[in-house]
Amino acid sequence: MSSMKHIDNIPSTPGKFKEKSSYNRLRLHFSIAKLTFWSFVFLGLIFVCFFRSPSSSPASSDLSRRSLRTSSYDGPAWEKRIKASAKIRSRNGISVLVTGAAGFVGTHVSSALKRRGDGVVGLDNFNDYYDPSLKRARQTLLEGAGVYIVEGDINDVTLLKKLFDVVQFNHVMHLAAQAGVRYAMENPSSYVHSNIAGLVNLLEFCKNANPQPSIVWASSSSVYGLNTKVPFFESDRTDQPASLYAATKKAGEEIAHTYNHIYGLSLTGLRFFTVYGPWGRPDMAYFFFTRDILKGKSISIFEGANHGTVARDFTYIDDIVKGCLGALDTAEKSTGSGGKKKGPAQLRVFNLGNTSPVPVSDLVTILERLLKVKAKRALMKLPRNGDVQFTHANISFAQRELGYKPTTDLQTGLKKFVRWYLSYYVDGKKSAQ
Ligand SMILES: O=C(O)[C@H]1O[C@H](OP(=O)(O)OP(=O)(O)OC[C@H]2O[C@@H](n3ccc(=O)[nH]c3=O)[C@H](O)[C@@H]2O)[C@H](O)[C@@H](O)[C@H]1O
Repeated sequence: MSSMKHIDNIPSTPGKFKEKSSYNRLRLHFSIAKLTFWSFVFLGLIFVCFFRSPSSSPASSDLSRRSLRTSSYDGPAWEKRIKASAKIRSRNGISVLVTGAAGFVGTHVSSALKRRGDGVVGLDNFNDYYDPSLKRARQTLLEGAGVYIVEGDINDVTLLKKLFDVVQFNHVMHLAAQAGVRYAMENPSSYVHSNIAGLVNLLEFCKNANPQPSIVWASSSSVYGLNTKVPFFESDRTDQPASLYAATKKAGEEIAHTYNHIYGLSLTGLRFFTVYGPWGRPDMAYFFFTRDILKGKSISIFEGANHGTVARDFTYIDDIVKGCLGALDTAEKSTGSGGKKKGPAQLRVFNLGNTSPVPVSDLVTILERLLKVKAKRALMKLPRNGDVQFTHANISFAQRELGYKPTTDLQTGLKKFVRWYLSYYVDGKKSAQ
């Protein structure tokens, strides 16, 4: 009650202070002193938040937790490792910067490029969206193959500059992204940070490079969103995304158009369809179904309205890798330099799917057979958090232009995945989180 009175006594406009008594003047001085004090406190807080630790706002504190913001660049030893990793060993080899190299697709693409004699340098921020120890294990695998992964973020322009100062990459395979359709509701800013800001930062850097590299990057089947007409053709509408993840990938395609149009960057987007396989992502259904079936935990299998089938055009990692390499090999040079366009440049987008959708319940049946364990199935209505009911790629364009021809069916691919899973987690005694 008394504090209410106090609030009521404060004049509503500053002008009214002038007509008040000396007591009020004293109060005014006191208020100004207080105001000055709190302003300093406030400014101090702003300084701490924005200048010393840019990630301490609630939205981005999660980002800083999830990514290692210290870059590993430093000195001649660092440069030597990069140069060794970037060394081209075949006659027509290319030099490629692979972003997201410690990720699932990034690891496989990097090792395939290295195997055929290309120069490869990886870049990854090793965030903890999923178990970072799996990313470290992939890093060890790549190190054994002669691929060095620089630890840093695609938003770090100083790091990009240092990398391009050491190696004149003629290609960038941009796979660093915030993946996962359902997680987008939990941590939307991470999608903006990686898939929008990160992409723009990378393209800004590439457009200014001299020579500009050609860029191949990961889009997603999710851009087809709520489309019901199947199979999906590249020319189908992509303006009804069902998740923020899909929306950021769709935005990426539009951003790619802009950088191609204004700066002459050669850009190829690849719409991956639910990629699976050894060294895969633990946040994906086939992966955590395997873990939970082995643990005897029940798994939720989504179904559409009226018990409608939910299906995916699951695509095996080796097929995806061939598509990625085909895209790099057919990528034309960018036409600009130093931020100036000199002529039209290549702009492409391809579906990389398997052309053979499989119901999620069939995926579980295959896993049961391979694991020799019966799953505890719980049927659940498809949640409204980004999942779409059906995906199915038409791949004739990729077939014609990239020579892309998937050869692994789900049964064969899952067999390879399960063999890897058992050796990594069970024989290797790693804990599956
Ligand atoms: O193609 C893509 O561009 C995307 O592929 C992947 O997304 P999705 O196709 O949704 O894969 P994933 O989550 O493994 O669910 C597989 C199926 O299991 C169903 N599903 C899922 C979870 C569950 O508990 N139960 C279930 O039935 C679910 O409804 C779905 O039908 C990548 O994660 C994404 O990053 C992006 O790359």
